[in-house]
This record gives sequence, C-alpha cells and structure tokens, in this order.
Amino acid sequence: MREPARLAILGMGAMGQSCLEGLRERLPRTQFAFLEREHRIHRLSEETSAQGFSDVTELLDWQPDLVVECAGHSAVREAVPEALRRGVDVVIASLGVLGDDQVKMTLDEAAESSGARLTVVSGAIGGLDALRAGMLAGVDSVVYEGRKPPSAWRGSAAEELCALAQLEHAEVFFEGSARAAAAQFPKNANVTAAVALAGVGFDSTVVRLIADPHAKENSHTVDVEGAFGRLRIVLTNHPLPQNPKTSWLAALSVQEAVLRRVEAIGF
Ligand SMILES: NC(=O)C1=CN([C@@H]2O[C@H](COP(=O)(O)OP(=O)(O)OC[C@H]3O[C@@H](n4cnc5c(N)ncnc54)[C@H](OP(=O)(O)O)[C@@H]3O)[C@@H](O)[C@H]2O)C=CC1
Ligand SMILES: O=C([O-])CC(=O)C(=O)O
Repeated sequence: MREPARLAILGMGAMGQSCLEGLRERLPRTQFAFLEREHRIHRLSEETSAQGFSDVTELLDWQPDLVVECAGHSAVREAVPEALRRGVDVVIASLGVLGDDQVKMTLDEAAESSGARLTVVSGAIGGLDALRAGMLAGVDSVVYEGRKPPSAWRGSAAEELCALAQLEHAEVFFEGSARAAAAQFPKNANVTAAVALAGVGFDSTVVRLIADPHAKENSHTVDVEGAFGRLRIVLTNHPLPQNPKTSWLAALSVQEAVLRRVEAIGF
C-alpha cells in the first residue's frame, strides 16, 4: 500500500464532516479528499483543509485507496459504479438506494468486474446480527418503526402527508414496505434497507414512519417474530447538530466500517 494512503469522501455535509473529523484523528497519516457541489468546494476546502473535487472522474484520478459515500442516493448511482469499476473499495451510507434492483445489479456487476469490495454500513441502526441469526430458523414478521421530531422530516415527502408544523401528537404518516420507504424518504429511511437486507427483504419488511413533536432524538425500533422467539431492537440516537435528519451513530457506523476496511486493506 502506498504511503500515505488516500481516502475520498463523497459528500461533505453533516455526515461527511463528522466522518472526516473522526477519521483524521484515527488515521493521522492518511490524506483526505472529498466530492461536493462546485459552489461549495472553495469554502469547504478552506474549512476542512482537504482537497475538494466537483467531478467524480477527477476525484478518482486522484487515486483514492478507499471511497466513502456520505452524500445520498444520487451519488451512489452516479459515482460509486465508476469507483468500483476502477477497482477501488467503497463504503456506502445511502444503502436505501439498493431497494432499486437496477442500481443493485449495476453495483454488483461493477464490483465483480474489478474485484473491488462494496461495504454497506448498519448506519443509525444496530443489533441486526440477531435478526440474521433468527433468519436461519425462519422469521415470520419484521416491523420497523422510525420516530423523529418534525424538524427532521422537513424537506421530505412527509410534508405532503401530514401538517408537520402543526402537530400536537405523534403521527404515523407512512406505513408500507421498506422498498417504498427507502425510495420515498431517501434522506431518512436508509435504516429500513439495513433491516430489509438483514432479514426478510425489501418487500416483506413493514415500515412505519412517525413525526413526533415531543421527540428530541431519532429513535428506531425493530420487532421481529420467528421460530427462535421474539426480539426487539431499540435505538435512541442523538442527531448531528448540522442535520436533524441524520443520527450521530450513522456517522460513527461509517467510521467504524472504514476502520475495519482499512485494517483489511492495510493502511
Ligand atoms: N444508513 C444510515 O443510517 C444513514 C444514511 N444517511 C445517508 O447519508 C447521506 C448524507 O447525510 P448527511 O451528511 O446528513 O446529509 P447532508 O445533506 O448534510 O450532506 C450531504 C452532502 O452531499 C452533497 N451531495 C449529494 N449528492 C452529491 C453529488 N452527487 N455530488 C456532490 N455532492 C453531493 C449534498 O449537496 P446537496 O445538498 O446540494 O445535494 C450535501 O452537501 C443522506 O442523504 C443519507 O442518504 C443518513 C443518515 C443515516
Ligand atoms: O440517521 C438516522 O436516524 C436515520 C436516517 O436518516 C436514515 O436511515 O436515512
């Protein structure tokens, strides 16, 4: 492995910045670059002292050893296949996009063509090893409930489904499959993909999304029933200060996945 190693972060928003800060501390010899919109490159390069690119091909020409996606579904579609085809390992946070079979196929083919590895994080959720284990004996139902304050749903399709600003009580504004949730709430429901992939899949995982004016944090509950018995996973996550939609644990999960990958690659 070349010294110093190079790590590229797609997206320098709340999660990207949190990851950059944490990874710099833990990988002090690594060089960092990021992908962002053209109009933010100058400011973000100054603020982070990392090299900024607005073009994926130019970023990949910088020859990162690892790419970390913290940008959103469109970045997974637009940038990740090219990275994988070039043989660069990628860690993605926006795994809800895998609910689109065409995207999943493109990513699998790209990884297979070069032998690069795609890592999908558990993100703002956890404990899914128990669901995976239960699957071996058969699971009858998986129900995920995501509860966030109204501010965390602003700018999402929830705005058309309930009166976020006027809520006095918690409201379930969406009930459907993980596939529909991940597609309709791309910035809020990536966790439903993690649950779906660990368990009964995108179509059979039942999702309820809730806007709760009394909630201060982002909470995630998974109830599973199967031959093994029953299990309940509950997480109560502090949001990142820069983006109430995104839990700090999701950014920490990306860092943990990167550190594991770095250990395997050897930088
Ligand atoms: N797995 C999980 O548990 C979680 C996953 N996530 C995923 O992580 C993503 C990032 O979260 P967060 O940092 O809070 O979001 P932010 O909106 O704070 O930051 C994302 C940044 O990436 C930029 N960006 C998006 N697409 C591109 C692109 N194609 N090229 C260049 N820049 C791009 C955005 O610009 P612009 O705003 O102009 O598009 C924005 O500046 C979320 O969208 C979500 O998909 C988030 C939380 C939990
Ligand atoms: O961070 C969270 O709490 C969950 C989230 O936004 C997502 O799954 O996209």
